[in-house]
Amino acid sequence: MTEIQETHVTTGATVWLTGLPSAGKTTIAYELAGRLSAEGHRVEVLDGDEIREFLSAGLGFSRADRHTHVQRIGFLADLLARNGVKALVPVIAPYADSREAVRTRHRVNATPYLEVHVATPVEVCSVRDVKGLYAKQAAGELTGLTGVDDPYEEPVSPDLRIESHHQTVQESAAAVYALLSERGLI
Ligand SMILES: Nc1ncnc2c1ncn2[C@@H]1O[C@H](COP(=O)(O)OS(=O)(=O)O)[C@@H](OP(=O)(O)O)[C@H]1O
Ligand SMILES: Nc1ncnc2c1ncn2[C@@H]1O[C@H](COP(=O)(O)OP(=O)(O)O)[C@@H](O)[C@H]1O
Repeated sequence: MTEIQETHVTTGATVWLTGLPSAGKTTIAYELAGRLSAEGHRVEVLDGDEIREFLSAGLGFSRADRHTHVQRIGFLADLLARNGVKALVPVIAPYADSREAVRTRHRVNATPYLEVHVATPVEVCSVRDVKGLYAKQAAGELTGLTGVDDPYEEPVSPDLRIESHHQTVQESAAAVYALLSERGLI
């Protein structure tokens, strides 16, 4: 008699965390990743900074380069998510059409996709200024900073909006966790 071995296929999903520099995207992604992997889920964080070192090396912050960068990450996230990984993507993705193209890629492949807007106001982000970019822009050492002198097109209907300025990191990560749970993805 042939034995059929049961394989457990976990549900993958892409969770795209969009928002301004210093909004809290990366912090929330790693907090959530820790919780999910402790529970045995397969998780990858696709950080914009890291992707820019290799896969998007040579790309800058023009509209065209940001679009290319976001599409590459969207391709990679979809690939991972289709194979059972929770792909957490803390990437600014400032343009609505770029984000929509990523959503469409996922829809076509029937890959679960959640858009989370980390909606920290620019006034709060510029005080946090984790990487000193807001100070550099104010000092005239940098131009084209998202949300200051470069566009950020706010998501109109994200799956979740997070007000990180009114929450702890744990509360923000728990809100994304709850969304995954509501959608039957964990
Ligand atoms: N001009 C300008 N505008 C916005 N952000 C800038 C810029 N120059 C450098 N950085 C830093 O680059 C980090 C990665 O950006 P992303 O790849 O997420 O951006 S994008 O989607 O291509 O717009 C981004 O990381 P986060 O701060 O984590 O958002 C910024 O710190
Ligand atoms: N509820 C929250 N969620 C995420 N980050 C928060 C929150 N409250 C305060 N912070 C702080 O805001 C900063 C966000 O930085 P970071 O995650 O690097 O932002 P981004 O990746 O969006 O540029 C961190 O210093 C983090 O500790």
